Amino acid sequence: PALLPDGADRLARLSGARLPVAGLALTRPRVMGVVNVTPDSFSDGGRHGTALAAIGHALRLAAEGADILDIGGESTRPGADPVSEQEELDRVMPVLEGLAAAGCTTPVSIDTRKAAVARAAIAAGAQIFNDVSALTHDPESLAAAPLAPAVCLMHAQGDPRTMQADPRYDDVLRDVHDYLAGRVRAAVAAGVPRARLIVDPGIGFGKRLEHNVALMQGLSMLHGLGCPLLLGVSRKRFLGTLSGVAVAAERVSASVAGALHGAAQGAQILRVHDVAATVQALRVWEALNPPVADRQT
Ligand SMILES: Nc1nc2ncc(COP(=O)(O)OP(=O)(O)O)nc2c(=O)[nH]1
Repeated sequence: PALLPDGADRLARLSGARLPVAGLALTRPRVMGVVNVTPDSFSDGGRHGTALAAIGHALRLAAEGADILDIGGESTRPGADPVSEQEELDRVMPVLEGLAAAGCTTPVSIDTRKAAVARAAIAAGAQIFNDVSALTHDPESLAAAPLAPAVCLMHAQGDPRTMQADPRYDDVLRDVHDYLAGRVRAAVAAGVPRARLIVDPGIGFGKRLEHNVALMQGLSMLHGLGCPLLLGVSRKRFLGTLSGVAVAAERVSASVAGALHGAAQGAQILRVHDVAATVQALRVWEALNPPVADRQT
């Protein structure tokens, strides 16, 4: 794949690229807080299963410094069973409406594979259509995508129910890059301005340990796609394997380590469960790694 000159991530940051999401400048890593309104999410399923609990959790994450709140009503963990459209709407819409009623101004992302859920969420103010299937799961998603201020296209190999059975790649970094390049083309052809697109390697979505490690090590290559990069490693299984921490919710330090690695590779958005810990770590990281334009020469 055509790579930008070395230091592409710095160019991305130098450009002062902005998300159309409330004009969030991308000269520093932005934190996307995870709000799962599900009974079965892999690390916090049921913790915030009711609208009231999820709204409270979202407000807490915003207070801890989340730049974006990612609201999800369907677990996409390996082996997860699909959720009906109505059930997903019943889970997420009260949370979106409750946040608006609470006067929450933190931009909201809707984590869904369904066009109808995305449309309803966007109508209720969601600013990112975060689709782990990169607009492939629902035939209506390409038509809905132009309605979103921003769209995140994530790579996954297979469906959540079966994706971990036997993931295979010729060259995982190149394969993911080329897949995302194709999905960017498809989204642009469907009428989504390229400036509204975000890309994501989909850590843990149809990947073995070695695939996740290779993607993390080569992450900055994905800047060659010319879109902001979103990275979601928080609490995931590969971090548990590398750190030896079996319980997902206890992988906070491992998740922060993964987030800082992502920041060092120029990832512009970090999707995390543990916002306070990540924000604290990023404050130090940013102080030690000011954007190139600010560096004293
Ligand atoms: N863009 C993006 N979206 C995502 N949505 C869900 C999960 C899985 O994490 P979580 O939501 O905590 O688990 P579950 O899918 O079980 O709810 N990971 C990503 C990711 O890596 N990138």
